[in-house]
Amino acid sequence: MIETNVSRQNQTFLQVIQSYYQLTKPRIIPLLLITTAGSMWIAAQGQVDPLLLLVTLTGGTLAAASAQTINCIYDRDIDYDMERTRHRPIPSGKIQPRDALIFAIALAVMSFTLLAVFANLLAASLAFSGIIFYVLVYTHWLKRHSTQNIVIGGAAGAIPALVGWAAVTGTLSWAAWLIFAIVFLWTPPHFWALALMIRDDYAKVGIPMLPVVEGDMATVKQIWYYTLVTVGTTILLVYPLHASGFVYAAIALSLGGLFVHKSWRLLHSPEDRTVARELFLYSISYMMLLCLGMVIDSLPITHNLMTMIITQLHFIS
Ligand code: HEM
Ligand SMILES: CC(C)=CCC/C(C)=C/CC/C(C)=C/COP(=O)(O)OP(=O)(O)O
Repeated sequence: MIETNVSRQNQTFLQVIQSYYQLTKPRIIPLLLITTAGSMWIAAQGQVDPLLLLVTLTGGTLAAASAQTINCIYDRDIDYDMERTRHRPIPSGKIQPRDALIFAIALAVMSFTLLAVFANLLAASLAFSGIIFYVLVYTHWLKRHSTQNIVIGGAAGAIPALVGWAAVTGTLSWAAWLIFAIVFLWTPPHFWALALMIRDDYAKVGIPMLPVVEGDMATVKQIWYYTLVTVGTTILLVYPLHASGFVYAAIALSLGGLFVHKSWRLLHSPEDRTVARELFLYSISYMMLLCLGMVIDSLPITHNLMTMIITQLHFIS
């Protein structure tokens, strides 16, 4: 029994609210929403209905919060044993697992209803499948059993991009799957860079993260390969798919160049935790700015501006 009734009884109403908020691992959600938004803007060719945006981001937030809450219930034993996660609401005794489960179910129901009613059934089903995949495939099946846990399980984190596209178009096109692939391929460099830093915590509780089982060198090699493939994949959105244009290409190549550079540095100093930390932090800025690039490129004003510049250049030559 890891919960202490004492800490539950002493909480004020505000502290209880704060504990439920912490249960949803709120710091990760904005980036999930940014990938959803990037996808929505491309799908809507730069003209997203503000109400649909609000509904989709709210539905996505509720789904991600539900998934993270169930993860917190399932992982309460290992969370208690790891320094980094010991203060989460369940292992620290602030919330009972049963109450957390009711909360998670309520969030999932609200997410599905909101998306099904105000977006469409495909978007609602995709968000729901994200919860199921993250809980069953990542948390239950892979996390404690395979070094490939975050590669396959990482697909859950790429589903919000599909939700965004589906909310706008009601279908999934090649471009939607490509944005999914970008987030999917980005996840290993993102997470393994962090896992290099917190390897000992995972080793302590027997979680077979790649650096724990195969060591630093094997991990940085994998990070290097995934970084190269991620950056290469971002360009497919421009060619052959023609879903994004020149502005996005310039942003993706510049950001990608820095991603490759940081990953290269880690490849040559696998034990340097500062370099690993830099890559982890950059991976977050990278995804954020890449999605911003998708949005900027899709805007009608950008199209008009680019057409004007090309016409001028044509005229001069
Ligand atoms: C299976 C895939 C993933 C795993 C295992 C993973 C794991 C982690 C972990 C352990 C942290 C540290 C959080 C903490 O200290 O509590 C973290 C941070 C973060 N992750 Fe991931 N992540 C994954 C995928 C994603 C995805 C898909 C996104 C968004 C697109 C994302 C966005 C972030 C952000 C923004 C942070 C920084 C949060 C902060 O400011 O502390 N992660 N991730
Ligand atoms: C559409 C939808 C519902 C998508 C949800 C996807 C989702 C919740 C992705 C988050 C991925 C993530 C941050 C995992 C943390 O791993 P962990 O929990 O193993 O990390 P820990 O070691 O901090 O517990």
